[in-house]
Amino acid sequence: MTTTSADNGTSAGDGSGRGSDSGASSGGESGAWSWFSSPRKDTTAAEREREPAPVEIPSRAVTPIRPVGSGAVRRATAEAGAETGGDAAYPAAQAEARVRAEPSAPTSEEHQRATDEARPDPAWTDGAIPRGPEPAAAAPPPAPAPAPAPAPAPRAEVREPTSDSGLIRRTLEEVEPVADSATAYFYAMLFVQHPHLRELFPASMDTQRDRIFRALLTAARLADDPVVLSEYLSGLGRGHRKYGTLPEHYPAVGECLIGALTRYAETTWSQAAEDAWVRAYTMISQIMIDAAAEDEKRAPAWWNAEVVAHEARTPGVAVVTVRPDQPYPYRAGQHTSLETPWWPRVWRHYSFASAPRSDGLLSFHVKAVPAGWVSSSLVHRARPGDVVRLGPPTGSMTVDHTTDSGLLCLGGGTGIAPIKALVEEVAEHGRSRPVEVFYGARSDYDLYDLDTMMGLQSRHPWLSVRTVVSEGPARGSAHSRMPAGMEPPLAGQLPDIVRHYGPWSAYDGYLSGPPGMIRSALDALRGSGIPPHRIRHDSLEALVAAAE
Ligand SMILES: NC(=O)C1=CN([C@@H]2O[C@H](COP(=O)(O)OP(=O)(O)OC[C@H]3O[C@@H](n4cnc5c(N)ncnc54)[C@H](O)[C@@H]3O)[C@@H](O)[C@H]2O)C=CC1
Repeated sequence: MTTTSADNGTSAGDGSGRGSDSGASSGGESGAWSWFSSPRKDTTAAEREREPAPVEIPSRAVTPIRPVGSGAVRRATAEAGAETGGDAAYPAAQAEARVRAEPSAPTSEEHQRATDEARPDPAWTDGAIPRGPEPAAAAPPPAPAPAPAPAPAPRAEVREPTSDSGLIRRTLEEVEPVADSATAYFYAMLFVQHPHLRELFPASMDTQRDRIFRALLTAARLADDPVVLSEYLSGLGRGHRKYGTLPEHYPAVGECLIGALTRYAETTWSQAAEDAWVRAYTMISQIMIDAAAEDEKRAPAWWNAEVVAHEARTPGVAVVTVRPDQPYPYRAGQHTSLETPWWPRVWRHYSFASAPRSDGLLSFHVKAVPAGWVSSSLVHRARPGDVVRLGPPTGSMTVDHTTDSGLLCLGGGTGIAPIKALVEEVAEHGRSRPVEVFYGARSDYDLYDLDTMMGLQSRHPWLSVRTVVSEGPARGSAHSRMPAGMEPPLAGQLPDIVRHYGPWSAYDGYLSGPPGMIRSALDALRGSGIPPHRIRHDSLEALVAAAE
């Protein structure tokens, strides 16, 4: 999830993360895979030059997917359906509505009914996707109105891209405006056709729903950078271990994904697009499966960790300290995903609030946000003795010890947690480099970690900590945290204040806090002389998701 600003917030990391050209049809044989590259042999030299360099992917057999959306499969199934006299209309919209209404796994009776309903429609033999009302005979019990499929747009006379990456991007562009409906359709198909997979997902799919599309967009955006894409997918594969994802789950997901794309990328879908997606998905699966298998050799899928301390710093912010049941190696500046016993299969990201400690304890700063189930539970419900689960550490907002540059660190609100960890790591490393911390909050009462930061400043002459409040000081009031005699906080938004203290060209930037702060601080730091590749922060996409 962590990135430098150079890659626009789409990073290698957990959700962070994540054969040959004919791998899809060959079942994932080993060879040099090209990222989204076309298998066609008739590309021109210029086209070949534009293709991304092939990446060596370790070989491991992957079951090829059988795309239910493919014309060929639809035809074959329809013919079989006609032979057996099956009604076979696919009421995806109703299935989707039922999944929305009943988030838990269907009973076996429901499964049977849903599977019956999910048979492809013989009408698809002509390639047309049914849009009108479903036949009454196939209709399930009344359900909320389904999301309508997009009205068929007139087919534009645009030349079809020849590369796989071009075909894939074109599909995603068409689907993006209707991504909600497409992903709802995707999950409906997945749970109706493979009900056993339902238990891998949280009971409420609200925040889960758009993740797959976001991951696809990220992969498509990174398609021209094979190394970063490979890191991203490997991280995704490792991160999926904690969900219980197995290699045999991938073909089911691929089939339903292509089924959803077939329906919602109606204008741009073609045999070539489908072939490109099958190749890309097979390759994505291969990398994720291989990364998970590699990871299995050296790390558990998750760590159990017992809460050993819970300290309320404000009514909405707590410092939670846990003891993992096995050694948990990580670096200051990284983050992990955490699942509480109260919201099974709902994982949220938290940064480590200290550098690795000799006693093996980990701490997190957690702010309860409205509708933030995990955060609210951790702040208001968790107590010593409770056991949470941790995913693997991830992120690259770590200190670069190969340079003597100073560190300019901005921590907004609970974003101060990883900044404190970075300061501790610099201190432990023993080589003094100037570290300038700007710690921002709404009022000085919200500077809940002020004592710790001031303690660090008093011990380390190379460290300077300035406080900034954006909504006015509480100094002098009963809520003030500022000790008598201490400089009052600077007033304003964190990035504006930092800009004012520049130039910062001799520093590397480390940004942690709300997504809006990071965006605006990126501008401020670039304007103050720090090139983008020397500014580190966690993925904006992941931070936006975490704030939801
Ligand atoms: N690794 C990371 O980047 C981490 C990020 N976070 C995120 O930090 C956030 C903390 O939330 P709160 O404590 O409520 O912080 P907050 O909303 O109170 O903001 C703290 C300070 O950041 C600055 N800020 C906020 N929005 C800004 C904007 N749009 N433009 C310029 N400056 C802005 C202001 O100076 C403000 O006082 C959460 O969204 C959390 O997910 C938390 C921990 C680690």
